[in-house]
Amino acid sequence: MDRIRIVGGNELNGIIPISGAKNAALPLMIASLLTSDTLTLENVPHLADVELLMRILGNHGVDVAVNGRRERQEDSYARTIHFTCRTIVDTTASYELVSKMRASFWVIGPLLAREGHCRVSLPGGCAIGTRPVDLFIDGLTALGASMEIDAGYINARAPAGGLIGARYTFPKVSVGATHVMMMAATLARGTTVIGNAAREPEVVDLANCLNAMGAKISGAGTATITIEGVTSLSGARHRVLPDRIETGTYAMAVAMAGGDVVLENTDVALLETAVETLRRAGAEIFSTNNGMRIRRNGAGIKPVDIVTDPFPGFPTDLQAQFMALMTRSSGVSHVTETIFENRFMHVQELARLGARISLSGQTAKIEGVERLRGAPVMATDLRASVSLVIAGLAAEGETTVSRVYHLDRGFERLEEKLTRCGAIVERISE
Ligand SMILES: CC(=O)N[C@H]1[C@@H](OP(=O)(O)OP(=O)(O)OC[C@H]2O[C@@H](n3ccc(=O)[nH]c3=O)[C@H](O)[C@@H]2O)O[C@H](CO)[C@@H](O)[C@@H]1O
Ligand SMILES: C=C(OP(=O)(O)O)C(=O)O
Repeated sequence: MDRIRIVGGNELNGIIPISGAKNAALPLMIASLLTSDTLTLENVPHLADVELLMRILGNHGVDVAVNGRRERQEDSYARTIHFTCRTIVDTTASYELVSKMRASFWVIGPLLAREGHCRVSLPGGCAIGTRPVDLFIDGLTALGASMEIDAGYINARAPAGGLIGARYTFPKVSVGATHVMMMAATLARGTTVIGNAAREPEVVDLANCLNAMGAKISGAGTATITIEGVTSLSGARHRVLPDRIETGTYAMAVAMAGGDVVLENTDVALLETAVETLRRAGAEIFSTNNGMRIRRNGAGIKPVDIVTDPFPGFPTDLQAQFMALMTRSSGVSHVTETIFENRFMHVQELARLGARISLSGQTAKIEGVERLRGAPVMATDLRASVSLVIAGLAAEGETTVSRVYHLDRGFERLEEKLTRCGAIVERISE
């Protein structure tokens, strides 16, 4: 199993190209199930989750063709991929596959809308919380579907003439359930109005792509999304938006290690709350033509309290990274996680490096320390794993992060991107 070895102490200086967003690419790929034409996605990141979803979609009948040509070879492996689902050959999404990646459960929306029925395994357990699917069930039920749980699977069936547009307000904000409702409603009869919808940029990206495919969606990016159903969707060409979580992660790495880095192919507007928080912590951040520049020279890291929240709040997917940064702050900070009930697995690993963190319910209290010392640590989930890399960059000596497969789900060529900016980070394959 691969490990990442980091020798801390170097500043980061240079340019880091930001990849396409994993959390946009996944629902966009799933949208290809809604049409028999080709959906072409540009700027698709090369990640374990993307590769797995390609296999899963292949089982449903999606033909996947990857362009051999790389865009801007030196900087990015962004790929252009064509997805064509002439016919859906299997409406079952098996436990073996869905349990490996939660987002693959989202095929339930397009399969139900296009075929009128499907059988989809309940998603697997995940280290960050229980992550139920009640909102998906209630939302699709509101569109007229019957949803039955049977032997670990959901059997979903649309009414005879297909799904029917409806008004439905989510009792809680869910990114995944918003994606699924939006996709399902594109092919429903009549108009659907989703209340308390997720406002994440990835929801807007999916809506833009669906509209390019002929859907009639308005309001994405606000809490109320309106979808007028159409009888069919066509193909389209769409560029996956930049990964705001990867952007924020490298910004935090620079804030932690010091230095001056330009993050290319991204947009400050995608992560304003996180940028504002980093500024309060002492980082200087400027918007550039095609991304942002971040630097921290000399001055220390100031303690800042954060509370995670749905967009536009501070993203839960940057919580672990921010906590890593706060371990070196000049005072006491608090990190409150409101989205997932078990997203503090990195705390005990950060403690191995000398961090002083205590937990009380959903709040972590971090007492900044003068120095961290390298140690062997274990990645427990995707964002927790990169928080350990960030801590390792500022720790004295050597840190090795095991279970790197978590990291490979969501960070494209992390070692290379950091090494090119002066860090000592290498993958050890055994
Ligand atoms: C692939 C992808 O895009 N993943 C992101 C997506 O996950 P995901 O879409 O799974 O997260 P949700 O927004 O659905 O989850 C938010 C909260 O709602 C709860 N919930 C969700 C559905 C449901 O039916 N019932 C229910 O109670 C969840 O347990 C969680 O407490 O948004 C999360 C919140 O920004 C991010 O951390 C994930 O990186
Ligand atoms: C939690 C995440 O992903 P997923 O929803 O696929 O588990 C994440 O991207 O941080």
